[in-house]
Amino acid sequence: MKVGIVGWRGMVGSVLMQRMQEEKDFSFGFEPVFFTTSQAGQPAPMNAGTLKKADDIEELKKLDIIITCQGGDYTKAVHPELRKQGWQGYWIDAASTLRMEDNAVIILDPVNRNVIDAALAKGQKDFIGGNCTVSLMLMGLGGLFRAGLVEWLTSMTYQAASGAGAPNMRELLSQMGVLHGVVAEELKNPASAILEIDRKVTTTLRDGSLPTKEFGFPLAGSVLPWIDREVEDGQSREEWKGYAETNKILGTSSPIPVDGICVRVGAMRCHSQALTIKLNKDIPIADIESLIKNDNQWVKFVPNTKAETLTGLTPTAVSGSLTVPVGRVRKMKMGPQYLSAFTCGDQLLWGAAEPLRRMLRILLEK
Ligand SMILES: NC(=O)C1=CN([C@@H]2O[C@H](COP(=O)(O)OP(=O)(O)OC[C@H]3O[C@@H](n4cnc5c(N)ncnc54)[C@H](OP(=O)(O)O)[C@@H]3O)[C@@H](O)[C@H]2O)C=CC1
Ligand SMILES: N[C@@H](CC(=O)OP(=O)(O)O)C(=O)O
Repeated sequence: MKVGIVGWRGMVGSVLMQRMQEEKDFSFGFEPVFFTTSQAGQPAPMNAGTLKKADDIEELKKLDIIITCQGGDYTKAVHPELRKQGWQGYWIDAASTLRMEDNAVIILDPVNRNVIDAALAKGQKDFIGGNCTVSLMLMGLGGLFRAGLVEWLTSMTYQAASGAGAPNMRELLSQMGVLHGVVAEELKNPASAILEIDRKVTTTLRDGSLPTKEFGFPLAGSVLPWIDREVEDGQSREEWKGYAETNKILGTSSPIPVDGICVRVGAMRCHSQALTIKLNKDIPIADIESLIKNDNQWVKFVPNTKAETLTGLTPTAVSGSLTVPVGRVRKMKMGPQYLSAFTCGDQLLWGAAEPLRRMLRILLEK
């Protein structure tokens, strides 16, 4: 079995490589072949010879499986050409390009292994990682969906800089640095006037002195309530994915309404979401808790206390781990069928790399 790995040195690709090494995926009896768009001929990782050109269709055609984190432009350029030339291998991809194609499956196996297995049995070959916000929401709340209890759901997100890419993470930190710099002297003096500090910070946020090449606007000291491009009905594309991808992942025959507002905040690599869920019946909170906590081995139920919430249900607590905590679970004042919840997850792990490496394992174990 030959497996081509494309995009392995990018941010998502590096997390994928790290996870594959941790889980000893490379000892699974396949030959890895590494590709690049810019460094062909240089040594490949894992002592796997040299890097091959990522647009070399003849080389790609020799592979049984291609796993790519190279991005949507690469997918658009290479995938149709490979298929046109009759390539029958499996394509595993982090980019959104193919997600909604009829013959593509959105992969999140702890939630939709049944959908994946049915697709494999039908001979489908394109397996695409889901949007990070959607995947993280379903890893946390999958138990309620699978029990058929969700009538509708709204999600208000707090999305990390990493979702926009590595340069954006750097820009966020640079912005923080500039803001600190303009008031560093005042901060040393506990007696300095807070309104003067605030005035200087606000002036700096507005006067164009922050680096904004990546985000276009200040994110440090602010929030950006629009992610990705505009689609129809006043939705952003990130918000559109909530409904489209959730229903495709679950394979619902009657779509569940999912909508909300997606917001970029100054977190590094964890997306958080505040959820309002309309249940289709009134069931006891203890049953709800048990459905959430017993859904998969990564979900962690956080009791609804201030101490446990602030200790365990934050990007600070979750970053770099596969655990998906869910907390703030309670019935809302609107009535017994209205549930609140808050969840948080590492956007580069379950939100990007982990479903891909698990799909590779499913194929290798087949
Ligand atoms: N960022 C995210 O959170 C998510 C991203 N995705 C998808 O994954 C794709 C890749 O995203 P991401 O990993 O953030 O993209 P990156 O920009 O980090 O990496 C993409 C490619 O850029 C090239 N590159 C150029 N300079 C460098 C450098 N200095 N260090 C590392 N790589 C470099 C590499 O290709 P080469 O070796 O060929 O030069 C690399 O594979 C996205 O386009 C998106 O489709 C999906 C879900 C979440
Ligand atoms: N759009 C997401 C990241 C991402 O890459 O999503 P998608 O895989 O759906 O393009 C964010 O900005 O947080």
